[in-house]
Amino acid sequence: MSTADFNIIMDEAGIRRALTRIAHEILERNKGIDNCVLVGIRTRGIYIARRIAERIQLIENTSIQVVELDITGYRDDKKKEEREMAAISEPFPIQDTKVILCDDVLYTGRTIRAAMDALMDQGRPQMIQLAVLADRGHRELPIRPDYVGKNVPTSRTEEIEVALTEIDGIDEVKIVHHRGQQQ
Ligand SMILES: O=P(O)(O)OC[C@H]1O[C@H](OP(=O)(O)OP(=O)(O)O)[C@H](O)[C@@H]1O
Ligand SMILES: O=c1cc[nH]c(=O)[nH]1
Repeated sequence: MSTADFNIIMDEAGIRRALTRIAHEILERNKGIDNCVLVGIRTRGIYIARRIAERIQLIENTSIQVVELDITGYRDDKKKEEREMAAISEPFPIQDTKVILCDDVLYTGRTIRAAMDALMDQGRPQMIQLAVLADRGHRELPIRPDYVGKNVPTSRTEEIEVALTEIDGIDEVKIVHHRGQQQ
């Protein structure tokens, strides 16, 4: 039998501060947001991208396009011939655009790899950057984020659960410890 307990590692204020910092870092790194598009990965990456866009609007008084990307049918655990097209919510001129991928958790890196593959099937972005709310380590691919809300050292038996008000009714990040699991 296995049991689980958890610790809250980011609360509403912690998430707010981290996303505000990331918005500033994006503006600084890119010297503004010319030719930049935020691409939020479904599910919670979409809300991370929207929140970063709101902050950029407040800081810079400029709007940045937010695009939603659903790569559930495109993951590398599916056979190539079974892969579905990744769904992009709206077209954008990918050629010569700086794409800033946004997600809630970065773990093995396979979701991000699928997102990059999906985007590069559509064109050749000038650059792809990556923003995540929590990086829990355990990468299986050579992928590293450019903007990180919080680095969270974890064991494989732990899990990071991100809750966002828009869909979960609360803002918090939890580390869930699964006891009695083999790893
Ligand atoms: O680096 P990886 O090992 O790919 O893991 C990270 C992904 O896992 C979670 O998505 P999940 O597949 O649970 O879907 P969800 O966003 O709809 O919850 C999370 O939102 C990231 O997208
Ligand atoms: O711990 C994890 C791993 C992948 N995706 C999550 O949301 N949490």
